[in-house]
Amino acid sequence: MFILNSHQIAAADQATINSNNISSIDLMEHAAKQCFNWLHNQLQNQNIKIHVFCGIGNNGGDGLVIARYLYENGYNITCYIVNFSEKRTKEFLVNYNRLKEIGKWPTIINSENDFPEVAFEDIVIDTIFGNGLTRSPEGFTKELINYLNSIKAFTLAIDLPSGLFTDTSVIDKETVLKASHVLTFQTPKLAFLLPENSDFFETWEVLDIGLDSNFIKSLNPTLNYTIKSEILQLYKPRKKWSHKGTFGHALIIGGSFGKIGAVTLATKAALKIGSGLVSAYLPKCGYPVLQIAVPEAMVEVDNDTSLEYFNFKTNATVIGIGPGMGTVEKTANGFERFIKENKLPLVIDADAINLLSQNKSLLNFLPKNTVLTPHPKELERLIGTWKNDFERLEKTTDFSKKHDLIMVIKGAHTVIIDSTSKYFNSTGNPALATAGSGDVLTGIITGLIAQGYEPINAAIFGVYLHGKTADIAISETSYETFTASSILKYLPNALLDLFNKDDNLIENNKSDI
Ligand SMILES: NC(=O)C1=CN([C@@H]2O[C@H](COP(=O)(O)OP(=O)(O)OC[C@H]3O[C@@H](n4cnc5c(N)ncnc54)[C@H](OP(=O)(O)O)[C@@H]3O)[C@@H](O)[C@H]2O)[C@@H](O)CC1
Ligand SMILES: [K+]
Repeated sequence: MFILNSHQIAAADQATINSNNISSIDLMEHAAKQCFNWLHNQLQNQNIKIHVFCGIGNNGGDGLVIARYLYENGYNITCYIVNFSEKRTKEFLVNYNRLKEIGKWPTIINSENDFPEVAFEDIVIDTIFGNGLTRSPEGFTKELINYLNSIKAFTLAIDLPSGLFTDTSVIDKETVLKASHVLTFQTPKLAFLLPENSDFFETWEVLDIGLDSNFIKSLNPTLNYTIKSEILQLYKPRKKWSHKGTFGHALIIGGSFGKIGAVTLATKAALKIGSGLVSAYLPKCGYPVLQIAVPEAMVEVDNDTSLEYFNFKTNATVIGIGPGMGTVEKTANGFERFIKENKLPLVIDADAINLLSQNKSLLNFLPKNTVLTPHPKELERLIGTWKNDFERLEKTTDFSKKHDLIMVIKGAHTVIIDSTSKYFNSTGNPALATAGSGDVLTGIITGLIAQGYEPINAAIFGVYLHGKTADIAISETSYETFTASSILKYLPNALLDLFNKDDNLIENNKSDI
């Protein structure tokens, strides 16, 4: 699913109005009605005090429509206009009049003296600013945002939490109205996917308001939020006459004394995701451990307690390197020789990334489309610091372009970046923040490339499945007791889930205008 920036959204609104012969008033009516339906469905006519705060743009227009439906359905509501400017939009004015026509005059807020009493038990609907925010809110609008934040009532933000920019960093954290839930229109917003904004909302969901999908496609958006239906298209079904050779040979290189578990987990994962053959190359001290833990794998060994020679004989399709490898000098030297000679596709993780950071000239020897899977600290060592999460994305894209690499930036919404696009993952939860989780991911991606998945698809698919294991498991385990081995345990469920038609909220909110 595409993620559009604020200009693209405005263009898509306009294109839909032009091509679908729908007026902007009707488009707003339709979008805001969906928000009302959502709320009505939750509240079922309960007598809870609702405060709708409207700005003077089209986000405020949405608020006026929602307020009208709430009045008409007998809810206990008050509607306010946050009068920060005289520049009302046409759609705002039309809906302002429609509210007056039913005898409901909104209360105008011109200063702090006009702030209403709001209680913790009440509901706040935030339609002050949406996609048209151009600068940080100031003056009494900022004060109102702070006042409402201090109450901590359930706050439903429409399109965006007011004060949150769609595509740029928030400068003053005191100017964002914190949302309990966001109903956002048509596409997820980049701002929702970045950790720096995590304080500004708890949950969000997308309402499909029927913007022109052909037009959106024609914009060639470079940002994506990958959902199940797209992942399913990446899946490669197995043919009846295939044999284990058809599914490649993954070689996992890593391990050092005390960190044999990392390479073991990665090896297991490559096998479990379906690589036809799997070999591991590790220090001698890990030999019995690996053979016992993964009898299906073949094993070759290096020096006693850490890797040094990198002289394996395995004829692999792809190599996953780094888990538990350590960065001692003899390993660093052997790694340098290996990288300079290697021609096979690579997945590089953990200490192997740290060794690249120490010796950046090696980046020039990596095969095109090598996959790197850094966590934020490893990324920083590689590309330097960043001012905010938006800049981090741009710097990573530049790095990816410069070296022809695929970057998998691990986090709450892991993002896969190549020279042209960014793919944000939609699965996973904090259960995955556990030792060995990254090693398993490395094994999964390596195992998928072994089976013939393009490296970019292997990264997108692998990250999705990895996250999905935790989403499925969490109803049976807890965040705390979920371990890296649980990822392997639930991998079959994650794969099978692709074929279940279930309740993906994002996909189910289809509209029919
Ligand atoms: N048909 C459609 O298009 C549909 C649109 N929809 C809805 O429209 C929303 C976008 O509407 P919008 O473009 O009117 O922007 P919105 O966020 O309401 O307000 C911007 C106003 O605030 C002003 N302003 C900005 N920053 C400011 C600041 N810090 N302090 C003070 N003023 C500031 C800015 O003017 P400026 O001063 O920047 O020139 C402008 O006057 C979108 O989020 C969705 O909810 C849906 O109904 C679906 C159909
Ligand atoms: K809003």
